[in-house]
Amino acid sequence: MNELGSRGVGIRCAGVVHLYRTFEGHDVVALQGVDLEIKAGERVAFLGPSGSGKSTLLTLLGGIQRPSAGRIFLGDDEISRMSERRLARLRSRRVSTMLQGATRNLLPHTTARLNLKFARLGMDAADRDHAMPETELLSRVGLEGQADQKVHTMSGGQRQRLALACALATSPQLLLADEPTSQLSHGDRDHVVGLIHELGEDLGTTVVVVTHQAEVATSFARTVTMKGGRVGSEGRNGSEYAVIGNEGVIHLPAHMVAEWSPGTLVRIEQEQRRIVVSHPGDEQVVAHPHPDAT
Ligand SMILES: Nc1ncnc2c1ncn2[C@@H]1O[C@H](COP(=O)(O)OP(=O)(O)OP(=O)(O)O)[C@@H](O)[C@H]1O
Repeated sequence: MNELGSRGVGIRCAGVVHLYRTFEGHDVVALQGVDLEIKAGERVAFLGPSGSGKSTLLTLLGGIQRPSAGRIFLGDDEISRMSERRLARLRSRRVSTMLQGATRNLLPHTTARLNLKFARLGMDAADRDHAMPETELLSRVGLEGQADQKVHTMSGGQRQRLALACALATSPQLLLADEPTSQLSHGDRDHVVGLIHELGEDLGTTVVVVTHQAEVATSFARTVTMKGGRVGSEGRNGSEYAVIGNEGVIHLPAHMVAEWSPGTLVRIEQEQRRIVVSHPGDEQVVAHPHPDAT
């Protein structure tokens, strides 16, 4: 636990599947077997093309929806099997989700300070006493002068910084943010991303951010790229790695898929701590060192 009394929580997804039933009665498969582990206190960016399942996975981690199949654990608690009552407690105390668009997370016709008070309504009095004071929280996000300003009169960057303060007001174990910088200027984007890292580090919170922006993704030491409802690849400190899934399936990186059409024969060999994928036709050899290899 860190000095402010908060502690991140580890996440484990095993075979997570999610279907949506459309009005016409068809099933849309949004997630088709997500296996993923995130360590307590880790900060991760989810990337991937539109429709690959990023937002769906975020809502499942936040206990907003329950998966159709598979298991999701936050620490030792299996949230995929929690009662609605326990999920509601989880959402008001342990996990904060910033939905896409700052105003969806705020009460626009009230002040910044009242928004913070509202965010803390679900907390026990004892927890509230231990949480960061409102004035300090506002100052940490650069809004010390806006405490009594109404949200609808604030700029986009100010609103998003307030939304972040509200999300962290409960000292959550897990912060989930869907495209938190998508409608901001470059300056505001960098400010918000910097605050997510700084406050996440100070509070010890586990952080998952969905983003389409390369500038945001590169600020995260770990990226998870979704592809067709699964984890397609992972990035560690700027290097991209394929992920071996259940039953040994490997999704090849996009640039190789583009070069090698379906049906191409490849040879896969293990060479010390490297997996070598070679194409016998043109002697092309691509090697991926194991992320943990020194
Ligand atoms: N409420 C819904 N009803 C039906 N289908 C849905 C619903 N929400 C999402 N989907 C479908 O589920 C799939 C995954 O959607 P999701 O929004 O999770 O992807 P995403 O990677 O976050 O996309 P984007 O980057 O565009 O936000 C898509 O095919 C989408 O059309």
